[in-house]
Amino acid sequence: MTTEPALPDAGSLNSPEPDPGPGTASATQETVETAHFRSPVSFVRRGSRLQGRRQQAWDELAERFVIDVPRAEADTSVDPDYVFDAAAEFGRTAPLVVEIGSGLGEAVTHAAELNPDTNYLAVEVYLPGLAQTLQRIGQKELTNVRVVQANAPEVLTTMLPAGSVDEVWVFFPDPWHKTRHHKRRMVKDEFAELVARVLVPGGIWRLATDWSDYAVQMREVLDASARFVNLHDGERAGDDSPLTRVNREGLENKAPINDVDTRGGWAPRFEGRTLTSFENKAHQAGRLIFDLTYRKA
Ligand SMILES: C[S@@+](CC[C@H](N)C(=O)[O-])C[C@H]1O[C@@H](n2cnc3c(N)ncnc32)[C@H](O)[C@@H]1O
Repeated sequence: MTTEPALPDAGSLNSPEPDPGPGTASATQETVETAHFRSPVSFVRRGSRLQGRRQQAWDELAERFVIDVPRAEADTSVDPDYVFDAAAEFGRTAPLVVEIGSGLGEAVTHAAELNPDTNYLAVEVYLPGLAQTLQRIGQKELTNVRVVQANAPEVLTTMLPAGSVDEVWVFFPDPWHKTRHHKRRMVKDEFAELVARVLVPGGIWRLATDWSDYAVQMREVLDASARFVNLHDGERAGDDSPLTRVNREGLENKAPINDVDTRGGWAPRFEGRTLTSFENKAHQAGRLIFDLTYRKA
């Protein structure tokens, strides 16, 4: 694609599913694993050049809204000595919501507009997504959003002070479908520890995915963690479970099986999340959305 889309969509994130199925091009993909957080997470090195309105938004708004972090070894890494000072960056003290993998900034800017008394930090490695977020910040004339181009685990390990975040959001993280790539998924035991580190006592972690096996992985990781309590434990089980529906109806290109999800634990759709491009794309493909909401114990 040589021109910028008039309206952002999931496709403009270049590669919404980093490990495409057989027969699709993957030669240009390069995963990045930082020494700082080598095993738990890697991400696809997506395009980083800006054009047109995104470049313009960057030029006009980056100085005010982009957190200029000192780097360690890569351009998405964070110097471990750097600590984010929310009060100084926002010029006020307010509840802080951190969205990890904010993509085009749809969810974070929508929420920021509706909740001017809350501070929002968007964490994303994909530069054009951050530029698009800046565009939205400018269009909506928001003052309560900051963005940072950084590898999320590093942000959670050292950049954010412990106990400083009221909510963490992880919406539609890269699914890494292939079994041998599951280790690259963001939501896993080590990552849960990092989220617990930054949350205030009683802080909330909201997650959503449109892939049932990743949803099950999220539920397993968080239910097994002593740091989190499922706010919807046992809810939406059996016939009411989206997992039961995926199994029975053979969604996600699976063969139908009569496997009932007796455990449940799925949250209602988070009302504070606007319909993002990724969620919309999932609907169009006939996939179901799994929401999970946990409180730090
Ligand atoms: C599938 S997209 C979803 C975007 C957005 N949450 C939404 O719902 O539209 C996943 C996003 O996570 C970002 N991401 C992946 N790994 C990351 C990491 N280690 N640190 C920060 N962002 C990451 C990707 O660049 C991508 O924009």
